[in-house]
Amino acid sequence: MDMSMMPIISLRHDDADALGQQLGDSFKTYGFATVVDHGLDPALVAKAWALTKELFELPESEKMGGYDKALAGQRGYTPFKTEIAKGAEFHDLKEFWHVGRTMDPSSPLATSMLPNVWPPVPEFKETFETLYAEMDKVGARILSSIARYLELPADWFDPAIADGNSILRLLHYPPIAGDAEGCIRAGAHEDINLITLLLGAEEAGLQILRPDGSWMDVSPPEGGLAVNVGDMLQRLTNHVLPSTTHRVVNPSGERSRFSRYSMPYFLHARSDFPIATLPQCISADNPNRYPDPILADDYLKERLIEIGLLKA
Ligand SMILES: O=C(O)CCC(=O)C(=O)O
Ligand SMILES: [Fe+2]
Repeated sequence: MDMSMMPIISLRHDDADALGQQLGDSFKTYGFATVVDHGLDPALVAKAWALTKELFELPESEKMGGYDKALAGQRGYTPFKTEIAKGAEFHDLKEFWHVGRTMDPSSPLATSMLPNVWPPVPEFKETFETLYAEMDKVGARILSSIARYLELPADWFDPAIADGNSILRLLHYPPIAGDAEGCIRAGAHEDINLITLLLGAEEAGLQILRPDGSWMDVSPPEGGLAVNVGDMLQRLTNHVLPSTTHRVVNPSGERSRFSRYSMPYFLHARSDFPIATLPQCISADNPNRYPDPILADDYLKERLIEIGLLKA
């Protein structure tokens, strides 16, 4: 596969191995895949967009009701210009709201995850709990395809992601204002988790870094998903599947007067999952880069400190 044209991959496929091959090839080449026929309910997604807009139109004081430094940005509201890409000089031009898993309090993992906080927007909780569950299912299907591609059993990821510490992020990039000097909507970064499922990337701005240093626009068809490999999957696969650097650039002209909204679902492993290099991904040409396994939760904490969301 050359790096000029990312294929559009339909998840409605009779041949699971062929689908695994298509997705795997795209992830291996780009760290990304554009996916359609993912099965998310269009009415649910439309409702989620409407509520996301309603949320960000609330007065700042009401949004701040969902902001708590103790949550380290993992739940509820994170104000404009808080997050900073690793090594970047300026903060991102975005505000966001994080929805986590609603846990059964009796689960042994309940204390490893923070409780959700909800904004004063009617139907928000039900809508996003449902979308979270749907995203989790689509993500599990994609990971099953990845498992096939890696010659693992198709259900290999199931126990690794059951009750995973995943996050649905509702993102708002406001119109570009006078204080945007030097800043970018989302600075170049890699995602921390296993895979990310992103809705909303049809609005221009998302770009991925090619190995030759050039940036490539990624724009799935209307309603499609941009799916990408995160650092945890890159580490698990010993870089066979790369976690590709990406960013969201500022629009110019007419579009700079518009907001951009997107909804990434960061699919995480269970907190107690040991990220240990897959033997299938170790070879003479590609020796084990990570001889020491790390628990998913410890890895996440290391990374949150780096991006300014958690204090060391
Ligand atoms: O908004 C987008 O298109 C991408 C967002 C993203 O990369 C992220 O939040 O990690
Ligand atoms: Fe990202």
